Amino acid sequence: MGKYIVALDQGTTSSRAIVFDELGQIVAVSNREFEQIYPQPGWIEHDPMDILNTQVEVLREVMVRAGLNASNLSGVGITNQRETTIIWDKKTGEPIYNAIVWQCRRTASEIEKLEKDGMAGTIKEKTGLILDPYFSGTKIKWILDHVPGSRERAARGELMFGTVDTWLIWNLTGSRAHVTDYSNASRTMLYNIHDLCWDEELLRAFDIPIELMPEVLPSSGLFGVMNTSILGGEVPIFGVAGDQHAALFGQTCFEPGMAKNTYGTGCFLLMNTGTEPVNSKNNLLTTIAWGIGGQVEYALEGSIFMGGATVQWLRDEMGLIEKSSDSEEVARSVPDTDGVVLVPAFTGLGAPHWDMYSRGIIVGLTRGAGRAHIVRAALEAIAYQTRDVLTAMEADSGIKLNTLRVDGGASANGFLMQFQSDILNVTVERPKIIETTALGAACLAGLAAGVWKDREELKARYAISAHFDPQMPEQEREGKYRLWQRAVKRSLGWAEQ
Ligand SMILES: Nc1ncnc2c1ncn2[C@@H]1O[C@H](COP(=O)(O)OP(=O)(O)O)[C@@H](O)[C@H]1O
Ligand SMILES: O=P(O)(O)OC[C@H](O)CO
Repeated sequence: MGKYIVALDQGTTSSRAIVFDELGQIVAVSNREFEQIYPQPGWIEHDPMDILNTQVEVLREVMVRAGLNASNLSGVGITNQRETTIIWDKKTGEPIYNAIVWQCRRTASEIEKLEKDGMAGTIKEKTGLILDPYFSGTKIKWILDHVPGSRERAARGELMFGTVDTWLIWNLTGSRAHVTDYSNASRTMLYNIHDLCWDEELLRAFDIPIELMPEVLPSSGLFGVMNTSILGGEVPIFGVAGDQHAALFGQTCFEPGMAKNTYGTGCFLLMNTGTEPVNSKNNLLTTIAWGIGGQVEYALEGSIFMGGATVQWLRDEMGLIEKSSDSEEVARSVPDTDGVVLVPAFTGLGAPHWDMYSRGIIVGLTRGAGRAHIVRAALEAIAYQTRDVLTAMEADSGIKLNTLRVDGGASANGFLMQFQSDILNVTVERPKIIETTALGAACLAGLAAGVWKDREELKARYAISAHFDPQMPEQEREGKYRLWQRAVKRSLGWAEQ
């Protein structure tokens, strides 16, 4: 057995594979974007075979780049976009429908029904989640309701449900392991985060046969062995966690009160709350951070649906920039947004608003408003949404953050990070490795494989490479934030008709 760990990071817009050495340093990276399918406004799907194929391609590619083979690896860690729902035939392995992506709003009416049936309290109590189409539960139900015969096939044990981790593991192990980890299970709306089991009452309420559900395992430990067909030799899968949980781990936020914000497709602010779940009074989620060595730890989460994806929208739909990174220079070319505010509620608003019917708006346009103002407003919106969430988190936890650890693709944007620090009045710290999602998965796998001894060893290696300290006068900060809050109000409920 070698000493290298490979992390598979299956994100919303791309599949990535990263090789880490025993010092936790990146040896090689491979990345591939894949198709986003929009069958109707507000609906988002992925082809599960695209997810699988791009992930296997980047895995093979990264091994070549690193000059390694299967025998050099101690193990594989998997981290993934969460909640995205896949159902497939156990015998043939064929998906019975496309993957319904976490951002997809198609189950809004199902959510309304559950609300009318008085399920919100029970769901919050048992799963820590808020009634919203975001989670897997109503997506599974939608597939079973719309693919003829599927509910009966599910009850006969002929079908399997999985979040993306489960789908990948099933395929990578040659159809041997139908498993997930605690963190991914806690995003389905069907898992009881206190009793640590699939909840029968919820499965009944959603009309989902338990036969569909995978076995839930600790996040660090053996999940299965990757087939020789993938890399020419068997490699154990030793770590699995949802991407935001993996990032919290990779940022070594091991103590209660430590928090990170990941700026990927969405933005996800998670705070470790230790072995006790904290019940949010401010519209945040209670979630399982990870389960390790017989112990589950919890986190509070604020989920923002549009983070870096807002920048992608500027690039792909609006054609205002050529590359995501151009947004920095364009934003800096003007001193402010000239009163323009962009609310990127393209798929509704997540925490703390939870309005599945809000939609994107640009307000405050005047004759002088131009491209640079809109680009700048898009970046600023990412920071304002983070403030909405951090305010709720501080109220829930009673902890005032002095520093916020950041990571993810858009955290490379210096303008955004400085504005974030200014608008929060908090120091922002960016670590040396911003691929903390992959690092977290590698750490979970490396602990189980014995490459690393314990969390202390991981903490000792963690290094910050950039600080952003607040510089904006209070009056300016609060004035800008009030404008944002007014704009959010105008975006609410738009698609309700
Ligand atoms: N320099 C940058 N400035 C702003 N946004 C960026 C920058 N670089 C990448 N992004 C955005 O970050 C996102 C990619 O981040 P990543 O962490 O890879 O996301 P995911 O894991 O969700 O696919 C994209 O939405 C992209 O538009
Ligand atoms: O693809 P990402 O990194 O934006 O993460 C997506 C989240 O896991 C969705 O809950």
